[in-house]
Amino acid sequence: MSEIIDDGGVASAARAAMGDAVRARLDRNPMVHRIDTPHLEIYGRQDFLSAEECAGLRAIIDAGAQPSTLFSGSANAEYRTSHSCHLSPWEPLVETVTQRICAITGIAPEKGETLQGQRYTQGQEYRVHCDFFPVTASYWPRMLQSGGQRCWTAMIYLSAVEEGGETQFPKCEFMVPPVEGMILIWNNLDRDGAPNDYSLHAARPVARGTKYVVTKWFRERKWSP
Ligand SMILES: O=C(O)CCC(=O)C(=O)O
Ligand SMILES: [Fe+2]
Repeated sequence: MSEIIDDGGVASAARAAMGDAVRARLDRNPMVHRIDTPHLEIYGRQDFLSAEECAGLRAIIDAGAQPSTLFSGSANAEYRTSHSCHLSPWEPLVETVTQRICAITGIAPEKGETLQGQRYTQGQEYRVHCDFFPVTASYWPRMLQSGGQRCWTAMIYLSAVEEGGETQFPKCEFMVPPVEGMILIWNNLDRDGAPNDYSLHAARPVARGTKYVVTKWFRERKWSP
């Protein structure tokens, strides 16, 4: 019998407390900078990974890349045109990077989904979407059982891109150009723990070059796929 209330679309004291803890930790890290935007909690830290670590992850992604799929099920050719790769948590480099992401955010490792790699070649993009789960989505009941709402996203750029490939937050009217080794961390929820529409974002099409990222999504509870 499940004790979990189906509350992923509204304010929640537990999700708000998780936000408070992560914000407090990031705010006191002198290497981390908050991006100055009023409606979204988003932070960056340069040189989170070394050039060697980025190259190592790019090679792993190249070896395992498959056409990206969407949560809605289909491999939608229009919407998310990149290639993705679920990175083995047993790979030593993946394990190290995962531990470091958990350390900088202070989020319990058990809440983190497996690190996912993505590669965008020229013309590829990921159109505007939310990382939190809409509770009206057909997959929400499954997500509720597998750890609940997606709260924080941590994404690391593994390459610079000659042109394009920015991560755009259209409702906040800014975008972040890829910088190799930089981590971007944002809260997909508001201060009350409800989904925040200002967190909507897109990966702008790559105009020249190849973009590589790894993304880690954190759930509100233990992730149990
Ligand atoms: O590649 C990017 O800049 C964004 C990726 C993204 O939105 C995601 O993986 O959820
Ligand atoms: Fe996303």
